[in-house]
This record gives sequence, C-alpha cells and structure tokens, in this order.
Amino acid sequence: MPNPLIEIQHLSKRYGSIWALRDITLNVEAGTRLTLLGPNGSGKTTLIRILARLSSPSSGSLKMFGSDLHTQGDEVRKQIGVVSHTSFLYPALTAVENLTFYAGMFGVSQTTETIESLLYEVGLLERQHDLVRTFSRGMQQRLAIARAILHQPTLLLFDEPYSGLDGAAVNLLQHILTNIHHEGRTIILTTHNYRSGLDFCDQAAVLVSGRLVYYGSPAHIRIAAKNPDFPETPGDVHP
Ligand SMILES: Nc1ncnc2c1ncn2[C@@H]1O[C@H](COP(=O)(O)OP(=O)(O)OP(=O)(O)O)[C@@H](O)[C@H]1O
Repeated sequence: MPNPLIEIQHLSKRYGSIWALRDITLNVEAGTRLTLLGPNGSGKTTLIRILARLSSPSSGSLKMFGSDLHTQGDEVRKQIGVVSHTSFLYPALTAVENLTFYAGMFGVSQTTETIESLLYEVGLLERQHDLVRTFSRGMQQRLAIARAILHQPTLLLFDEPYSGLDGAAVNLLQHILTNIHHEGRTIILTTHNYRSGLDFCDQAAVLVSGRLVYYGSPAHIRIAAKNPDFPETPGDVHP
C-alpha cells in the first residue's frame, strides 16, 4: 500500500490564545476528494493555509508527497494549486498577463495555447485582455481557479470555491472538479454547504472549534448528522 499523499499527525495551530486547530490527525490518499465542513471559525481555512504552505503549524507533524515539510520548499508548492480568500491575482495586469506570469513562475510550457484553453474553460476568453481590476468578484474567482489549475498540480486546495459564483460558474467549476478528479488528482475543498460538499466528496471531515469531530464517507457523515452533538448544518445534508 503506497504512503498517503498527506499525513497529518497531532497538528495544532495557535494564534495567541486562540487554538484554530487542535490535535488534528488525518491521512489523505492520492486521488481522494475530501470536503472540510464545519461552522464559522472551526479551522477549515487554517488547515487549507497550512496545507498550501501559506502558514505553519504550531505543533504536530505534516508530511506531504512523502516528505516532511521542513525538508521541502518550492518543489512542493509547484505540486499544489490553491483557490483561497486571497486571489493572488494582480489587478493592474490583464487576465492573460496574470496567467502568463504564473505560467512562467511554475515553468509551464506551451504557454499561449495552455492559457487560451484555460481561459476558454473558465469562460473568460473574451475578457482575456481586460485588466483584472475591472472584473467582477465572480470573474476574479473564475480566473483564480484558472490560475490554480494552470500548472496541473497534483493537489488542489479550494477554500470556499463557490463563493461569488453564479449558477453557470458553479456548473463550470463542478465540471472542472470532475475533470481534475478523473485525472487522478487529489482535491480538498471547504464549504459551508453540507449538501453540495457531501455530494462532491469521497471523504468528509467535520471540524468544530479546531477539532476534527467526524471523519468518513458522505454516507457516514449523513448518518452522523442525526446525532444531537453534530454541528448545526445549514440546509439539508441528505440528497
Ligand atoms: N491570522 C489570524 N489571527 C488570529 N486568529 C486567527 C487568524 N486566522 C484565523 N484565526 C482564528 O482561528 C479560528 C479558525 O479560523 P478559520 O478561518 O480557520 O475558520 P473557518 O472554519 O475557515 O471559518 P469560516 O467558515 O468563517 O471561513 C477562528 O477563531 C479565527 O478567528
């Protein structure tokens, strides 16, 4: 049996007196679609940021791609694509200029063709020469998704990827996520929407006050949702 893609052991993160994550132990196998669920402030973004190498744990261990984080640098980042609350886009550059910049950073070849097909995929080809600062929030989110998948990373991290997207863009994102999954990549996403989160995933983790309180298949989580101690779920968790 190969090692998991991600091995998290007894990981905690503290901001001053606030424990954003407490003693999280979790393995993620390659090719898994994992949804992180939980109420506001439960630690979902903190966990995504640590996995994305944007933040460090206060204690515990984290292995990704078989190695301890402390022994790896940019090579790990090249294997990760992130959509987070920060778009990482440059507002004074056009859509195509943003993607060209990141393509160079990630060493992506066949740049023009790759970038045009990505912009087509996220429905922004006609706006490719417009400055990002003129884009709506949803359009910026679409471009952030294109930026995250541009270098075909092994691991995709999406923090509330549906936020700001209209119905058409939600369908488009679901199509992209399905393609990524069929290519064998690993996807971890956070959402407040239990129903779409559980519909999407192979495994789900429920965080409450920084603790991992439930972990398992969508069917397992739907059964657990009947427990009185299960966190309040916005909307129905059942299909
Ligand atoms: N940079 C920071 N400085 C201080 N506290 C922080 C910081 N980032 C997060 N926290 C705290 O850590 C806890 C977890 O926050 P986090 O953003 O990870 O939760 P979340 O589950 O993503 O919430 P939401 O669903 O509202 O996005 C919260 O109590 C939050 O206030």
